[in-house]
Amino acid sequence: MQNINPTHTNAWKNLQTHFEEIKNEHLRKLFKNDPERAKKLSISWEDFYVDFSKNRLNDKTQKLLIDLAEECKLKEAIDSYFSGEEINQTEKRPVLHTALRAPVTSKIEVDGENVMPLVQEAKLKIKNFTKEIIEGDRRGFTGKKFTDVVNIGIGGSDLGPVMVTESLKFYQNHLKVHFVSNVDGDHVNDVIQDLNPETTLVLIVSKTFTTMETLSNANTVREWFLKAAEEKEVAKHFVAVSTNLERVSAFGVAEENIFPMWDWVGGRFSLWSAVGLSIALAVGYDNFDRLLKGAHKMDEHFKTADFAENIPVQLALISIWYNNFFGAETEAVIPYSQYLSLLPAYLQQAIMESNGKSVDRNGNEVDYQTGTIIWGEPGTNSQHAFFQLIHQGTKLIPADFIGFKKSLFGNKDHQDKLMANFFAQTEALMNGKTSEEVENELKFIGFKQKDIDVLKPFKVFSGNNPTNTLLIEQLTPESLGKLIALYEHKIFVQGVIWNIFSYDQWGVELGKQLANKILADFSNSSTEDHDSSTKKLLKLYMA
Ligand SMILES: O=P(O)(O)OC[C@H]1O[C@H](O)[C@H](O)[C@@H](O)[C@@H]1O
Repeated sequence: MQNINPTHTNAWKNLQTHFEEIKNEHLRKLFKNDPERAKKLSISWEDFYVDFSKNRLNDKTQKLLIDLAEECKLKEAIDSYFSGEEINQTEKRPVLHTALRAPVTSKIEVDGENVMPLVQEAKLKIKNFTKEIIEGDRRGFTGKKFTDVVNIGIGGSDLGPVMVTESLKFYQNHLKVHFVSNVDGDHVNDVIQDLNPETTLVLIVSKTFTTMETLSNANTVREWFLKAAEEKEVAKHFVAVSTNLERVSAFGVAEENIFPMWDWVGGRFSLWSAVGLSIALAVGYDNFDRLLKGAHKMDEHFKTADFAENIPVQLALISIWYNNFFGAETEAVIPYSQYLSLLPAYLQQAIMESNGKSVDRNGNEVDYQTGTIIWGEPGTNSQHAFFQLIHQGTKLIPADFIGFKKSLFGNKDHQDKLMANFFAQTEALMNGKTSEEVENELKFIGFKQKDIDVLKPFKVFSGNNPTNTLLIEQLTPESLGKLIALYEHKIFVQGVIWNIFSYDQWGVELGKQLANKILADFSNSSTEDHDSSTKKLLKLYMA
């Protein structure tokens, strides 16, 4: 893997100079000066139309950003990523979630062994298992068909599955799928209170099978189950997805109920593996497979398209442009689909856990910005919540708008209203409203000049707020697969350019260690070895 400080490249220096030329340019002017702009700065690919023309950049910016990618050896890095090189160097692992959606005939090697037969075997197991559960051939301990599935997992073992299950709710069968993640006992109890152990299937999903939250929740659900059933029935109702077979067996999950996971799949990229069992149960294996096929298409696009025509590359570079040159700290993701309401939360882990790093590949502190802060909510709801700040606040917040041409239920009236808002917002964010326009508008509705002068500054919108528009044909398993893979590759590109390791997550450890220490303190009623603030808080809690 490459190890190039991006700020030492010629492209970076050229971008700095160029930034000074363009930073005050208004998007209105950029559009006025170039009638071809939208055509030049957009990509049509399959059922996706990605318009990045409403960004504060021009042809030169685009060229320089591509120079940056080239100087940082992005092409070579993409080859290493897909070929199974050990690019997760701090954990000594390749990063091969793309193998999970590759065609059967592919050959992808880890330590000289082709992993595709393993992937195929796992897929077949998911396929058969989900079919048996959905069709009622495999039943609970009293012979009743399963009606409910509880997925117990956290982080990557929860966010991907819950987001996709919610996103594909339209395609859902009769099984009701629930997700328990938080160690907060109110979460698990809230879920199980309405469930019948006779008809509930429990999936324990944990790559490591050491995660405190997941093990606590799994034990609580097991205890709940054992109030109704004998120990031997656990085998019929509990399945696990993990790399840690010993620990899973010790928990009492029957061997045939263990679904594999591999070290070369990072938790936050694992929904394509058996970690996505809840998805396959909710929407059926065929739809799960369509999701994977969509992601594979995006993989191929990413691998083969020129950088200028490459959606993940372009979105990654534009985000770097704002993050590292304009000093933007956050990015919003606004899906105009209620089904995608969990996409921003999912992307928070995927993006922030991957690129929230401040040490480069040499182990040195970086002196430039890396991972952006991701947030968002679906439109139109978000328009009535935080859009005020995007339109008129003091911060620059680039945003991705994701919308679909066709709704799933086919209600044209609602869809037109939704999409009218979708298009209106990106246009309004870009154009803003000038003082002159405000004045004319107020005059037109009969305001007196005196009142206009007072009100005018508050009604001006400076505009020039950048957005990407992702207009997709319809929300289907394939298009969702493409969309998720797009963001996965955007993460990869940014990690390469920022010269950081995107596939470890050491930063999560410290809090975990301290929580374990404090748990021990609770048992000993001790508050030693803590600062005065924490001491007082612990005392108050224990009192
Ligand atoms: O799947 P598990 O091993 O239970 O891990 C669950 C999660 O826990 C950790 O804290 C990591 O930060 C996440 O990347 C991971 O997805």
